[in-house]
Amino acid sequence: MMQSSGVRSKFLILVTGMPGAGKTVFSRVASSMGVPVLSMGDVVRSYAAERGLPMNDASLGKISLELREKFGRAVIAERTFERLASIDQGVVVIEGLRNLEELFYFRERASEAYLVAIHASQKTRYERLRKRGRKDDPLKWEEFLERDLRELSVGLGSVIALADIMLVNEGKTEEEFEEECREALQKLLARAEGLR
Ligand SMILES: Nc1ncnc2c1ncn2[C@@H]1O[C@H](COP(=O)(O)OP(=O)(O)OP(=O)(O)O)[C@@H](O)[C@H]1O
Repeated sequence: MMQSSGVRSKFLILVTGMPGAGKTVFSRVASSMGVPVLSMGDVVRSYAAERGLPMNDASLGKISLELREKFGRAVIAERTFERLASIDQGVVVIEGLRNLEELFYFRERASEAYLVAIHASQKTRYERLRKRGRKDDPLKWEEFLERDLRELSVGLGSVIALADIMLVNEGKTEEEFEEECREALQKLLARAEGLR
């Protein structure tokens, strides 16, 4: 695997998609292939934890909005980027981009950046999140719609529109989707290898 200590020489695989689309599945596959993963959601979660703030969906959403208003729209990308310094590998997955400023932030600082968008229909995503039942997952359809609209209003749709690679996670089992993630990652790793 490509090794590199400088944060500016990283080959970044950026992952975006609406809530419940399958970003975590993609990240899990990347981890299993030895590719380190940084989650932008974790940056928000650890910010909330440090301040003893509640970790539910509404609270985390509010915290991200406040952080962006206070420190600029790329703030979560900046804080994620700081964490890159502790990673030796040259190829890193960064999961959870939400707006164009974050995309441009990473693109300007990486030697190479590929944006992967994961798509699934609204109904499918809702059913999956209900089954997942994470602490910050919406249980009611109205809550889910509200979260979708909030994500779109901060600019998520624009990031998805600029994806280099689109993976559709619909009408297939999780195992089938995992296989597609693996294939996409293998191609990206081969590209990174070729650039060395
Ligand atoms: N093809 C699939 N078939 C069945 N279940 C799936 C499939 N893909 C993902 N899931 C399940 O759907 C749920 C949502 O997927 P995942 O956690 O990857 O979404 P996400 O994009 O990371 O969501 P969020 O932005 O809310 O973190 C998970 O419980 C996952 O196991």
